[in-house]
Amino acid sequence: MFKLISATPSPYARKVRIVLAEKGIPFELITEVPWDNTTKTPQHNPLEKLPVLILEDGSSVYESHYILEYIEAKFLGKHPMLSDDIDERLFAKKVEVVADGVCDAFVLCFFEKQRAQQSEEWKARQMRKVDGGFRALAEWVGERDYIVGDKFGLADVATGSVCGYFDVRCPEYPWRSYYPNLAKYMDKLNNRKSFKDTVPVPQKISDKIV
Ligand SMILES: N[C@@H](CCC(=O)N[C@@H](CS(=O)(=O)O)C(=O)NCC(=O)O)C(=O)O
Repeated sequence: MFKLISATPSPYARKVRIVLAEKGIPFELITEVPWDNTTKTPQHNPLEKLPVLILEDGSSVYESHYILEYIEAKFLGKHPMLSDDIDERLFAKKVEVVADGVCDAFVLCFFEKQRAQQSEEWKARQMRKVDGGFRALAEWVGERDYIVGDKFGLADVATGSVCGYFDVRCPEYPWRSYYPNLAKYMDKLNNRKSFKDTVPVPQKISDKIV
């Protein structure tokens, strides 16, 4: 059986958890705090990051967008997350780039706020990326139920993960009031079992990180 190293707040790991659930692929969830020295990620990923998908032979797949590409390739036909149309497939991956990028920018800003001497310029730069990313996602969602091909897929997994992440990790960021269409879209996604079963939860980091 696959094992997935995950963390309770991780929007990247949540994408993988959602897709494995949607495809009905069983796996053992290993929940960690990747920032603490207790983490097992270095044993499976030279970049020491989660999510990590550990295969039955003990080898590992890491970087969430690559894990999803791996799963899609190996479990072809099992509730595909990508369209048969090449342009729709490529667009879905572009949406994932922006959704992941919003998370990346937020994480950089989050740790900057842990520093004694914080750079206002650096924080402003990262929040511009968050603002721009949410704007793009809201435009792509429009008034649709699903972003690509009117069918639940990768773009919805990625967009839903970043929106759910901000709901929990940055509830003060007003994306829902900025983009009521995105809020409506997210409320519908939240009714899916794969979303209900993977709602992010904050974690306590024990080690000194910055
Ligand atoms: N681009 C990576 C990002 C993964 C990532 O940053 N994971 C964090 C945890 S979380 O932000 O997803 O909760 C991590 O392992 N950080 C530890 C480290 O960077 O040393 C992906 O998509 O998988």
